[in-house]
Amino acid sequence: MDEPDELHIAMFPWLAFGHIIPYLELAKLIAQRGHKISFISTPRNIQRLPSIPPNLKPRINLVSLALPHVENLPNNAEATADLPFDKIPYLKEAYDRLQDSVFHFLHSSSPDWIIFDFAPYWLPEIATKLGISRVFFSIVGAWTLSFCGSSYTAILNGDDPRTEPQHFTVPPKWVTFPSKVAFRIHEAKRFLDHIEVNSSGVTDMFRWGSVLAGCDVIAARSCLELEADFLRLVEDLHCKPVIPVGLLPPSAQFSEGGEDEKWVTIREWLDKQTQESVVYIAFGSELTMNQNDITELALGLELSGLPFFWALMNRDESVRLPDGFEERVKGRGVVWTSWAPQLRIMAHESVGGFLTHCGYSSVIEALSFGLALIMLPFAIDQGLIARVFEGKKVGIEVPRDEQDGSFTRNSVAESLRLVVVDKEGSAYRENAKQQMVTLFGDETISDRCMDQFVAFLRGHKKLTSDVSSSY
Ligand SMILES: O=c1ccn([C@@H]2O[C@H](COP(=O)(O)OP(=O)(O)O[C@H]3O[C@H](CO)[C@@H](O)[C@H](O)[C@H]3O)[C@@H](O)[C@H]2O)c(=O)[nH]1
Repeated sequence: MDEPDELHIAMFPWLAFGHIIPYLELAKLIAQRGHKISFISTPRNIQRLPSIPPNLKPRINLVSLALPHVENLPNNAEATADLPFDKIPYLKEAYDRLQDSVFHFLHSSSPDWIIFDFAPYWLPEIATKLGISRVFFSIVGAWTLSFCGSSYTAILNGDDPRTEPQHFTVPPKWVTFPSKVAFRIHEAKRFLDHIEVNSSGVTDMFRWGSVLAGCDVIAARSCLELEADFLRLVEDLHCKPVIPVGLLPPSAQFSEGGEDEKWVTIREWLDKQTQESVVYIAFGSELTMNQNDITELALGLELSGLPFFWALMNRDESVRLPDGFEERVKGRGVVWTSWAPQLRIMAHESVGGFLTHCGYSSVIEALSFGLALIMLPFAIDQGLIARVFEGKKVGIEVPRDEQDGSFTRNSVAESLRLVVVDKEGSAYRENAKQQMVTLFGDETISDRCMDQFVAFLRGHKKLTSDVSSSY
């Protein structure tokens, strides 16, 4: 049967830039292959999107749906970065109220496919009603996916992880699959917040479970070179095709505008530092650290003696840097308290290591520049990501107490020095550069993944019962 050349694909990411940015990268790669995208988000997020290359603009239609008002959600808050962590459930409530607008848009525009995120548990049903084929695009790796759906099933079956958090392994204990990827006890305890019903009325686990069950195909931000075994496992666990679409590193050139004042200030400071000497520290767009963590981290940076650039978007006003810290590190370290141009900083030749919370985007970005990692995971999937990349020997985790997750200034300083300057740590630096070549060295992996994904979308359009294994 002949397929028309051009597909129309709607995309609907969760309202977090850690999601919106990889979704937009995926949109660009699909558009580059001649297909039309309707990229759905809210007005303020659409305004804040990284720029789209002029040749792709005609193929990417930005669909702006006004975010319904929800009590307790601050005005103008349209993304997780606009909110403290504890207010995010209100954003989910508002997002769920987009249901009618999304239905009307899909009904009137009749795309061939809808690509959705973990949050809209109600969307698979709408798409089915409208006869639109469904992709769940996971911005996290397959190791996290193999945990999410199955732990949700376990909870439904009455397995209470609160009593046995050490059983939160990946994959769960009843699946025979050799793996060292597991939550630490303190992480499992923290993860349990996601199985509590929040003010949005459902749990995050329910959201993940619903979209995994309600899609025709799972697209994962991943590639066989990174985790072929976990990709196959997810396919087995969910009994549906799993297609790796590549790692989708954003391009620094298009993501962060021109020579703005902010970047010039940062660049001038970086230009004065020695090659590969600076530690870049950033903890993504959502994390709010407590006083103890900030204190130990700051004093650890001070003790390390290394030059550093710390992007500290700590939105809790009551949390302070230690007395006299900024004075003592003046000249050697910068504390930057607003959104930092992360890609440009990472790309600078004076940066020699990255202290990260292990958000998946940040880790992918760092490896695309060959930066070794000092890993300090806090929540959600971050511990799993740290275990996977420690396994690949591109850096180390800062040691934490297994039960309460605390860490010390000394462990921060020692980890930093080992990964960034010590002779014994040179293998981490070399391995990180090697991973850069393996995963990002040429276009082959990304092109292969995208060609296979787009071929799948073309071949299975409106044939939702006919999907079978992708590899
Ligand atoms: O000052 C900043 C801070 C962040 N970023 C960018 O923001 C993104 C942050 O994404 P990520 O590293 O994934 O962190 P989070 O925002 O914390 O992401 C959430 O989503 C991730 C999936 O991408 C999960 O792995 C994390 O656990 C979850 O917290 C990256 O592209 C960064 O380049 C900046 O450009 N400037």
